[in-house]
Amino acid sequence: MDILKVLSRGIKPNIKNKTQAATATAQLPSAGAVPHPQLFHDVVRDGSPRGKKRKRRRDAPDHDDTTGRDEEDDVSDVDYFAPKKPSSEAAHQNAQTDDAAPSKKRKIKLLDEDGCRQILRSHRLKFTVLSGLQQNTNANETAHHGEAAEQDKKKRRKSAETEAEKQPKKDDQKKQIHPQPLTSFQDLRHVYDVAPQLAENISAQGFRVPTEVQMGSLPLLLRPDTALKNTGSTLTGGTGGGVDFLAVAPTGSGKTITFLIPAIDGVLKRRAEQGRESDEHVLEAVIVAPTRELASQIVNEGRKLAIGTGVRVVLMRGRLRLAAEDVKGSDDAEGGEEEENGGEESSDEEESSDGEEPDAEESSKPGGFKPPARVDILVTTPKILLNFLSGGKSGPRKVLPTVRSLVLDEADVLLDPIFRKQTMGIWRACTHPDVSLSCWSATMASNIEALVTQQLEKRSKRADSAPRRPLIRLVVGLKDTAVPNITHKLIYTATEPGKLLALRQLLHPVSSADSGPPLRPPFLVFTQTIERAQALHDELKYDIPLEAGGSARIAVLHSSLPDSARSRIMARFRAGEVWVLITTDVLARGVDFAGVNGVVNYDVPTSAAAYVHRAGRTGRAGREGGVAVTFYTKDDVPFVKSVANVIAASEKQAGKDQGDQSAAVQKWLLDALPKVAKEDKRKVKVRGIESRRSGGKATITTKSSWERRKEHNRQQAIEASKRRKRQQRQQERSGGKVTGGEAGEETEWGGLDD
Ligand SMILES: Nc1ncnc2c1ncn2[C@@H]1O[C@H](COP(=O)(O)OP(=O)(O)OP(=O)(O)O)[C@@H](O)[C@H]1O
Repeated sequence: MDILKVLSRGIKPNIKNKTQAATATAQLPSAGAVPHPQLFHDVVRDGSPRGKKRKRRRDAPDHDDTTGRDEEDDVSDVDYFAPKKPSSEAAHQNAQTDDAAPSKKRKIKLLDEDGCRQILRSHRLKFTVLSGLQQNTNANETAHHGEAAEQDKKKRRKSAETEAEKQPKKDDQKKQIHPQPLTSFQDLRHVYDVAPQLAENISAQGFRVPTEVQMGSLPLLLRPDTALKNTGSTLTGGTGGGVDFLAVAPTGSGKTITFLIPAIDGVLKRRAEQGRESDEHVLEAVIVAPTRELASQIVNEGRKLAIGTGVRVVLMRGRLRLAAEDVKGSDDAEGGEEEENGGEESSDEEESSDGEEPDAEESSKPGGFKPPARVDILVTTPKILLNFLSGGKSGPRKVLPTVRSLVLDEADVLLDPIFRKQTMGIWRACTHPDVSLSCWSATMASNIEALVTQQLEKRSKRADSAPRRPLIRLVVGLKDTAVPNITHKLIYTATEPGKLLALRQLLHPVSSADSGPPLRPPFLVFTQTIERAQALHDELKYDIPLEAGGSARIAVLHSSLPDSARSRIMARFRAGEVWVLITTDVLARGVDFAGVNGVVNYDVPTSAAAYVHRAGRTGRAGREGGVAVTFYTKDDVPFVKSVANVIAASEKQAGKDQGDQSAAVQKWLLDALPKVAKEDKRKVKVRGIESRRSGGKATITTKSSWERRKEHNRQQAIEASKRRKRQQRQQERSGGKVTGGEAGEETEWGGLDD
């Protein structure tokens, strides 16, 4: 009945050093799992709707989606199961192919619209123009019909709004486009003019086949004119200047390199156009992420892609000085886009700049002058950059006029009230008239899309703004569903102690044989609050036997820890030295641990989106075998339906019926769970389950409530006795006169005067 057996399975005793720990990791089941970059590959018949989805047979070549391509570009024969390890061999091979080619650019025939449509459908990629296309039509009409048309337009707008409410689907269909998909990474160089070194760096990472989000986004972001060439779309503001972009794609589907490649490529292209040397650095892209862990990870990924290009990808730090421009005047002069709900600053996901050590180049030089840091691409959490931009206590407010591209990773949380004020502040500071925006997440509520559209409209109304770019949304798969390639489990325990017991039982190999696939380390355990994470850690840490590494095998990470401790724990977890990492939602988003076998929602996630992101820490890059276990108690029953819905949708997407015995959420359960009122949803999202906040049931323990009550009474009695003794001593010291302590206030205050 203990965690030890599972945690010591297959592990040599007395692992003392890193080398041994690394060996241990290599033996973990996750180490052998291979990525399946493409999650979807349905067969699509020409002209017919996609209809019933069928998983593509891996052994059967699928010619449907290669219409018009060279044979060597046919992705259907590519080895999808190639390991992700940096592959110098792959890079070498590509380099050889490229060198052997007589001319650097091969003549590539672009797909016609039908060909694009088929591939996009087969991979469940759906593009919708959210703004741009529609506005273009209206603008032309106004010009042609003058004042009369203006009145007509008002009428039409009104009826269009009513129409849109009635038939949202039909309207959605109208605005769909089918740009060129990226079927091979080689096309990056040959069709989309990506710099050879960048193309080589992608190849060197062992990425062989683009994931769906890469397939859909990269052409549009790199060369929108080429991507839209055969679609017949004419978009407002032209497409040469680029598009604003919203991408909603499953967790672990490779969104990070999808926004990094265009950012690096943009720097290289502009550097070449302006004839700048590679050691001349201009801040051209800002990538915002909600947590320090995610920001550091993006920097690491960016640096790998930028090797040998001279592009500097830098993490924002407390004392980093950027090449910014000072602004005179108040915020209101900036256009007053402040969000009503903005300004809530406390969040477990939030970052602080405290404790940051500056890089050598960030420190003040003797003599007081501090040159701006050499940065091309800045990766930051919102608050730390906003602190710099607001100029501190006395300095002037600053803007970043050279930034051409703003990327919001986990955009839905960055534009949520928790971070909205900070994110909007950064967006406003990117004052270049042609700055592009791209937003990325696995979940994107429609209010976030509406907010982005509205803000873009406001910006375009400013006198100095360039013609408005189109805003295009890409959705991969079903919107807002968890990874379909993992196993979901929803487990009910009536009480808190029962939950702890269930966690231990789940980890035990014998009981887990009855209840489905065992949960094997390494895994993440999510709790609702920092206190609960800490308490669970205290409860579990001595469960691991010394021979298996003892308490060092289990760690806790949350936002109250200093940055240095957080980095250390992350490094140990990545190295396989820590097997069980207890955490809060601070690690729920974006963080990529390729080998995580499981996720335990010890406390139920507070929203459907939170479930998607937490569960998505396993099964990265389409790896199979991941398990997400969610416990719920009596207190959670009123709120668990949203999570159950996501699980049901994920299972459906994976082809599992709700009537299946093996389904985590069966129909009867879905019907039985109470519907959550909108207001309750909002409350739970912000505050979590009330009874789990500090005090009361915040304590995690296996003791029964009777035992806990007895313990509590005993503690109270001890406290009371100590208090009495203290008072007695004080009385003795002052010769019977009460002067201070608990009673002091009474004598000095003297009661009410009125
Ligand atoms: N084309 C590819 N082939 C194989 N693996 C890939 C490919 N592209 C990215 N990966 C790998 O997939 C993993 C997940 O990528 P990434 O962290 O970018 O996912 P994500 O979509 O940002 O997820 P999340 O929504 O959780 O933030 C990473 O380990 C990355 O190296």
